[in-house]
Amino acid sequence: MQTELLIHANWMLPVDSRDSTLEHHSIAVDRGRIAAVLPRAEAETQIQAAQTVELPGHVLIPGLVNAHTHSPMTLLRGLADDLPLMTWLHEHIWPAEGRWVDTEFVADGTRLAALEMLRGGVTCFNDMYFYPEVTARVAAEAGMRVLAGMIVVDFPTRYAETADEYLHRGLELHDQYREHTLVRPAFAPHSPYAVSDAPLERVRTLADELEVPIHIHLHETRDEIQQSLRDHGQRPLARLDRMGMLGPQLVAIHMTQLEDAEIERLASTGSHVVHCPESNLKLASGFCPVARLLEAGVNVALGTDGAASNNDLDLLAEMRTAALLAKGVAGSASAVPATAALRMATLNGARALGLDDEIGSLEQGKAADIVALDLGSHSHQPLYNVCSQLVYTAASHRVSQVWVHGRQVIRDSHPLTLDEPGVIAAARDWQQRIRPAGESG
Ligand SMILES: CSC[C@H]1O[C@@H](n2cnc3c(O)ncnc32)[C@H](O)[C@@H]1O
Ligand SMILES: [Zn+2]
Repeated sequence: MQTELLIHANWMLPVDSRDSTLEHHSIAVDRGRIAAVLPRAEAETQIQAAQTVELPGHVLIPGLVNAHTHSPMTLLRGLADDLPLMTWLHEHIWPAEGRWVDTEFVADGTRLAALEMLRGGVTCFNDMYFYPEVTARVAAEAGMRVLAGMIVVDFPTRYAETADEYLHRGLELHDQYREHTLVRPAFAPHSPYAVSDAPLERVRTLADELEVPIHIHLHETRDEIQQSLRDHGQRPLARLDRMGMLGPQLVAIHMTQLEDAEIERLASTGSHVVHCPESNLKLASGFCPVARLLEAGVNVALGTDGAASNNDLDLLAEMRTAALLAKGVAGSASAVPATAALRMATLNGARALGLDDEIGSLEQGKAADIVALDLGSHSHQPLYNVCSQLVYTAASHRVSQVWVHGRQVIRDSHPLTLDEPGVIAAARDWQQRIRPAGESG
């Protein structure tokens, strides 16, 4: 077989049905797709490749899927820390966004986010922010896969005035990207507390028609539940259920407040949950009952949330936090083992975003979104269990090579599609504008 690329590595975690760890295997890549996964000895006799990459001491994993973020918010990283959600949003973040967010902010912030995510092995992200057409363009230029959120909120911003205008702009984005390899549109109404019934119902109808996911913050805090009971006489999930929004298209972000019947309802409708443990911890929002959700059969993916509440976009670190936190929350050391955490950060993310036929595992026919991490250093010795090393020990600076749809975007830990010094300079420039040096927070 002739292929464009052949990658040899010591280990591979393909995220298959058996949670296998493959030793001395190779991946053949052709026209953006995985042409074969096979033992190295067979690859050497069967594959003629235009390019061969040798990765001794490395593990290959599927590209990580950040299933919830606000990529341009990298430019607000550290602007307001150690606050609860509503104080953080109302007194700091929304005023800053009102003043600074424009197309240039979104372009520079998305570039900074793409750099951080690619360097950390994230190849696909699900985004919710103003000017999603800019995020889509910049992500595609960086060679990243993105679900660009067609956002809706009740309040006017520079981006759009009314719910109709938000939807109109979103639908233009949908038309622009309907055939793109790397960009997919998704609806992204902010939350049940920031979007009223009529636009939510419109989103539900359009999402059915266009067959795209609905990505929404949901049950993030106890206050959100109390406010919904006061304003609507229902918990937010029940309100969405009344509007027919539960189902395989629903991607519910956070879900820290859940009753048993709600877990059952999420499972029976095939709704997805995205767990953002570090953001939930930092804002003291609550604990998502991940082990109970998984046990009930709910698909649970992982997200970082934005860099203003996390304060990074490091999905490897998020995997570790998710695995550790789940044990504390469930009171069981066997809750969310390393294999489950890796699955949440890859295949479960792909499934939540409707991309599991395309990405999320290293299998023949899927897109070649592949990440290599170097496990040769002192901190990875001795190496009894590769998945354990990846989840409990590895840090993002161990990511050495990244391919997205067969295109190499990180080589020997250096970005190939982004001008790193330029991206950093732009971020420093924004800092000077937003809070000049010498001014305190
Ligand atoms: C409509 S664009 C997205 C909007 O969401 C805000 N945001 C960022 N993180 C969170 C969070 O954890 N909960 C609720 N809202 C969040 C962001 O600042 C944008 O305004
Ligand atoms: Zn969020």
